[in-house]
Amino acid sequence: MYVHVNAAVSVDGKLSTRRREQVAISGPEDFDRVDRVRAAADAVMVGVGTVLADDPHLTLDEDDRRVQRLRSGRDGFPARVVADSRARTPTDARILDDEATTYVLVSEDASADDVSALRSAGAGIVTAGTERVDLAEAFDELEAEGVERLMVEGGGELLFSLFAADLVDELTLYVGSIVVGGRDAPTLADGEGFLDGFPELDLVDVARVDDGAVLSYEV
Ligand SMILES: NC(=O)c1ccc[n+]([C@@H]2O[C@H](COP(=O)([O-])OP(=O)(O)OC[C@H]3O[C@@H](n4cnc5c(N)ncnc54)[C@H](O)[C@@H]3O)[C@@H](O)[C@H]2O)c1
Ligand SMILES: Nc1nc(=O)c(N)c(NC[C@H](O)[C@H](O)[C@H](O)COP(=O)(O)O)[nH]1
Repeated sequence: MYVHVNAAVSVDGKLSTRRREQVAISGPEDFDRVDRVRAAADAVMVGVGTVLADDPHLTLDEDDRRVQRLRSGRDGFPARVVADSRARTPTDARILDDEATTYVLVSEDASADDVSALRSAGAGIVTAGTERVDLAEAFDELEAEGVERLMVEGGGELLFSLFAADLVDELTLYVGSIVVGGRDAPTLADGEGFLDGFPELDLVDVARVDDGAVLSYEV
């Protein structure tokens, strides 16, 4: 499976504020670029922290892109994926509406009642890992469901785990020209952090977009 991470950070590397409330770091041109990246993917993924903070929909804004996908024999919208070790996704979350297929990745520690509520709300459940989702194992299952190209939007806990497990192939990072600050504000890669063996990326492109820059990396 090919994994493309896309995120937007402030100049100081923050994904949002210390209250973990969504901040529009991207401008209109960058959000349109994000819509294009979504349209090229078989599925779009976030961590449950992002579901709880932002209640994202993860569909496509531009109808032409949906129509184009349908014309080429694909679903109109990419599938949606949530990494959710303990099945905390609210059953009324927007990602569980019936506009696209949704997979919730849970661990064996998730309560059977919560998992069954998610299943009743229409989610496809993938169980992988004991205490937290084993991402490599879960991705193999998604691949078996036809997800060959996965876009991941964040947040910082999930992205750190993906880098730590060496599962990222490409990163596009919009750096917006604002300072958010805050030692507790989420950054691109949170989790435990690396002490050595830092992932090294190849910078392949830099482009000025809105009031910021898009940095494109191969990993
Ligand atoms: N600016 C952006 O591009 C952008 C993108 C996405 C999210 N955000 C922001 O990020 C914040 C949320 O990020 P976050 O870091 O709190 O949460 P997150 O979205 O990274 O979700 C973390 C959760 O994912 C689950 N998970 C399952 N398996 C995991 C694994 N193997 N490793 C790590 N987590 C795993 C866990 O339950 C964990 O609590 C919000 O404030 C949101 O607005 C910003
Ligand atoms: N590219 C990008 N720029 C930003 O400035 C920002 N705040 C996000 N945040 C990503 C996060 O996952 C959001 O929740 C979804 O981008 C919302 O997606 P919807 O419009 O609901 O489909 N992403």
